[in-house]
Amino acid sequence: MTAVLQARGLGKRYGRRWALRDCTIDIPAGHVVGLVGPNGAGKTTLLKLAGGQLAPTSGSVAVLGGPAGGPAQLAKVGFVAQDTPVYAGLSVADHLRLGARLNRGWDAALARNRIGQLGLDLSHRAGNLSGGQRAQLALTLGLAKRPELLILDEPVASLDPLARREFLQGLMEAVAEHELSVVLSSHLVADLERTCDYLIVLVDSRVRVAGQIENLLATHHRLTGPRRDPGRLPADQHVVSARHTDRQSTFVVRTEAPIHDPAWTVSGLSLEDLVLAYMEKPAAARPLLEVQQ
Ligand SMILES: Nc1ncnc2c1ncn2[C@@H]1O[C@H](COP(=O)(O)OP(=O)(O)OP(=O)(O)O)[C@@H](O)[C@H]1O
Repeated sequence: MTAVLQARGLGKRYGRRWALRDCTIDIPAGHVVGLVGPNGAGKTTLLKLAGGQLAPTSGSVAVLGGPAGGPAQLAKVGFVAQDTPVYAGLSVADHLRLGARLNRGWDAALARNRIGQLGLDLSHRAGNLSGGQRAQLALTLGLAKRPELLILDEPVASLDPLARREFLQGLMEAVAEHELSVVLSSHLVADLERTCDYLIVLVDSRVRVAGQIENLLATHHRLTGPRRDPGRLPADQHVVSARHTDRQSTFVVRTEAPIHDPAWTVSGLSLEDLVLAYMEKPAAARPLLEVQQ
């Protein structure tokens, strides 16, 4: 199956600073991918590289089987930028007309129906809409393009919890209805938990982990027990994070194998635990693991 997003040694540098480096990922079609990481981690940079709005400094990025930013790719990729920008002086109807003019595959019925379901007045100026309504308008424009891949950069960051939920529900309905892959970035793991089935964690401009959430949760465990040096863990237990008190150690490890050591209390992780473990400073005794699935 063609990867919706394939990066090979992808990097982007601004001046001397790398915003993204050594990014190698393969995301199969049909997923809703959550891209998570702290401020400045490189999320927007990765999304803009995928959307063809930035050129790589190193490596390559392909979307839907062709180089990102090529004419065929631009026609098949929808991009909803950070803060879901719309034109404040234009009406909702103007936005739909603009969308129709700019996109060959424009689905006018989808756009009209969605605006109707949202209860938006076509004559309203976008500048007078609430944050949630503006986000919904931007999502409608993205969906009516009928993209194969929809990229959303922190689409719900500025919305209240109800508007956030409605936005993500609308997105999930669209995913269920149309054959659509989605990559969205967010700081809020709870939003990703409800929406995504694939996760990428970016920290300090590097991909720390990427994979299907179900597999990631099945292969990551928290071990708690008497204090132990991480170097004394079996080689197949890759240490993601380690914390110690005088007497006790707590590790988050990734392993495919069962854990039999009776010294450990073994528990599973929530998605938030997993993300936070990868955001901590890497455990010193082992090289950092990058999971690609
Ligand atoms: N046009 C630019 N010129 C110089 N530096 C930039 C530019 N765009 C981004 N950067 C830097 O690159 C790094 C990654 O930025 P990016 O916006 O990709 O991070 P992010 O994870 O999306 O952050 P946030 O969550 O705050 O939106 C940051 O250090 C940022 O300051």
